[in-house]
Amino acid sequence: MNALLKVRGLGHRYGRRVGCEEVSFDLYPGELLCIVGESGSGKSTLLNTLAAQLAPTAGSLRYRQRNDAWLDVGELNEADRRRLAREEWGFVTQNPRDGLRLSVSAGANVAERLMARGERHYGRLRGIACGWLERVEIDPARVDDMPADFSGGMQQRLQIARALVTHPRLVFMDEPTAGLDVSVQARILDLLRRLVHELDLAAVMVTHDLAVARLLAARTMVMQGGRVVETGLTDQILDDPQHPYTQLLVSSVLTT
Ligand SMILES: Nc1ncnc2c1ncn2[C@@H]1O[C@H](COP(=O)(O)OP(=O)(O)OP(=O)(O)O)[C@@H](O)[C@H]1O
Repeated sequence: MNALLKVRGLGHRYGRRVGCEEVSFDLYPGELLCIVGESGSGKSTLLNTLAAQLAPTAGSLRYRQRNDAWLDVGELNEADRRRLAREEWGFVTQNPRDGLRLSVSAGANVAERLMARGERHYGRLRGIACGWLERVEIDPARVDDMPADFSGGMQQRLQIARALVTHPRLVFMDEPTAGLDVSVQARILDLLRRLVHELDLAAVMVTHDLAVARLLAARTMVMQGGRVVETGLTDQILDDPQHPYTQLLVSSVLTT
C-alpha cells in the first residue's frame, strides 16, 4: 500500500529552542498513529507541523493527494496550505471552543466546511448537518442551538462532526478527550474508533494517556525532548517497552 504522508527529518524550532527534531515516519491510509510523551516533549509542535500550521524549520513533509501526486507541504504558500487543510484534512483541537465557531448554530458549524467548498443548497446543507449530528449522537432537533448551550462532551462531538463532514482523508487530533469526565471520554473514544473505521480515516492523535493509545492506535510514537525515542505497534510498546523513557512512562501509569 502507498503511504499517505512521508515525513523525513522533520523539525520545528522556536528561535533557538527545539520544538521537535529529526522526526521520520510514513503514515498509511486508514492508520491511526498516536504520539505520546510527557508535557513539553514536543507532541503539539510535531502535530502542528504535520498539519501545516507551523512551518518546518528542517526536513521534509510530503502528502499524497487524491490524484496520487505527491505534494511538498513545507513548500506550499499560505493559500495552498489552507486549501489542503480545508479540502483534504481535518483538525480536532483539545478545547472544542477553539475549533468551533461559537457565534453560529450547531448546524452552521457542521455545514460551514461544505459551504466553503461551494455547496449552497440550504435544504441539502441542513439535511447533511442533521445527519452528522445524529452520527455523533447529538439530537438533530438541536440543530439550531448555539454551541455554548451544549455540554463540553457535546461540544467535542460537534467539533468532530465539523471536522469530518467533508470526509477528509487525514485528521489531526490534539488531546481530543483531555479535560473531560472519564465517562464522557469513553463515549468520545468509542465514537472516534467507530468513525475512523467507517470512514477509513488516517489520523495522527496526540495524547498523554497511554490507555487512549491502547484503545485507538495500531501504532504509537513516543517522544522525549523533541525527539522520537521509540515507535512501533502500540501493544508491543506498552507490553514490552524497549527505551528506558518508555519503560518509565509505562511503569508510572501502572503504579498510579
Ligand atoms: N510558542 C512557543 N514558543 C517557544 N517555545 C515553545 C512554544 N511552544 C512550545 N515551545 C517549546 O517547545 C517544546 C515542546 O513543546 P510542546 O508544546 O510541543 O510539547 P507537548 O509535548 O505538546 O507538551 P504539552 O503536553 O504540555 O502540550 C517545549 O520546550 C516548549 O517550551
